[in-house]
Amino acid sequence: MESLSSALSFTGSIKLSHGLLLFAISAGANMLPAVVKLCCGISYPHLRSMAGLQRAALAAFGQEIAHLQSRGQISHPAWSPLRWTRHKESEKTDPAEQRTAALANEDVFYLRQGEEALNEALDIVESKDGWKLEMAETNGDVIYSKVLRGNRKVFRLEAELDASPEELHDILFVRLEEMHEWNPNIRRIRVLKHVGRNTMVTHEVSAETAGNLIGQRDFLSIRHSLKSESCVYLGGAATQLESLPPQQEFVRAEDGPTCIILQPLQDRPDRSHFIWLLNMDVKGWLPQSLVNKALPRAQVDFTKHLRRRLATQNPENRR
Ligand SMILES: CC(C)CCC[C@@H](C)[C@H]1CC[C@H]2[C@@H]3CC=C4C[C@@H](O)CC[C@]4(C)[C@H]3CC[C@]12C
Repeated sequence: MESLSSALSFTGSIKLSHGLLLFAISAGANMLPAVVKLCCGISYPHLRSMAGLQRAALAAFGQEIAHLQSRGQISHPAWSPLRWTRHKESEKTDPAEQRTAALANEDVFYLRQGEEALNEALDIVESKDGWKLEMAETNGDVIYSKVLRGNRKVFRLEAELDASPEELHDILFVRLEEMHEWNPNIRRIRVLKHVGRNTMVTHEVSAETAGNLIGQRDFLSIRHSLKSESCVYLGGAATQLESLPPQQEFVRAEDGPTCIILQPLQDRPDRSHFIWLLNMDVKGWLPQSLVNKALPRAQVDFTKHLRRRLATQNPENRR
């Protein structure tokens, strides 16, 4: 980590909105408390007006970064005032040091991407208007759809599952690589990169037969999980990784921004309300009507296989 005393010498200009005052401050290390206060003063009103979940997300994000910092995995993120140093990253002469700095920035990039994916997906899921009932299954599962700007149709499945949010988090996030064992629509899933405990870059390959007429796809995604009080949120979106560009053998599709919300039932905390936003660009040249039929079908299938997986885990809960 950079040492603070050498770190803090910056010249910034602050333009006061009500006047034409433009002045420069030159802050030495002894002015650190004042600088921190200044930054907090700027951000505090935003924090106050934030919704509960956003605040939890911010706190979790902060913790994640602190966790990585304490393990020496990252230096200060680009937006941190503690990073305004006299020495630019590029001026570092030691190549090993340069490499560590680049890695650190990459981790922060993925952390933020995961966060953003979840927030964007939650905004879509929680939006009030435009939802249309797409299908209602006899077991109570429902799928709503909505057309977003750009003519993208997204699907929101709601179901009740026989497992706590914690158990589902374990199956859907922690043991993601085992998904092909219980879901025949998935050929394989690999975690290519972990960033802290709650964010990862994953590569997913669907089975040849998964989308019926759609054909096999691969996905490269950022996956992020967040726990707040009793709920668990899983977010994801398409991302890039230098070491895994689109492959010849697959059409690379894009999943997200997408999310899953796992919420315990009020009277039965061992059961969960499951909300899944499917927001997928399957790519390739396919009639939109075909895609819009295959996607809700894929959601129904997924839920069916997930239920079977849960039933093998708790045979006494089978209904
Ligand atoms: C319609 C055709 C092209 C695709 C069919 C397979 C679909 C349904 C598969 C392919 C990749 C899969 C996703 C892979 C990874 C995750 C992350 C996990 O935390 C929740 C489930 C979720 C989000 C899967 C949902 C189902 C999924 C989207």
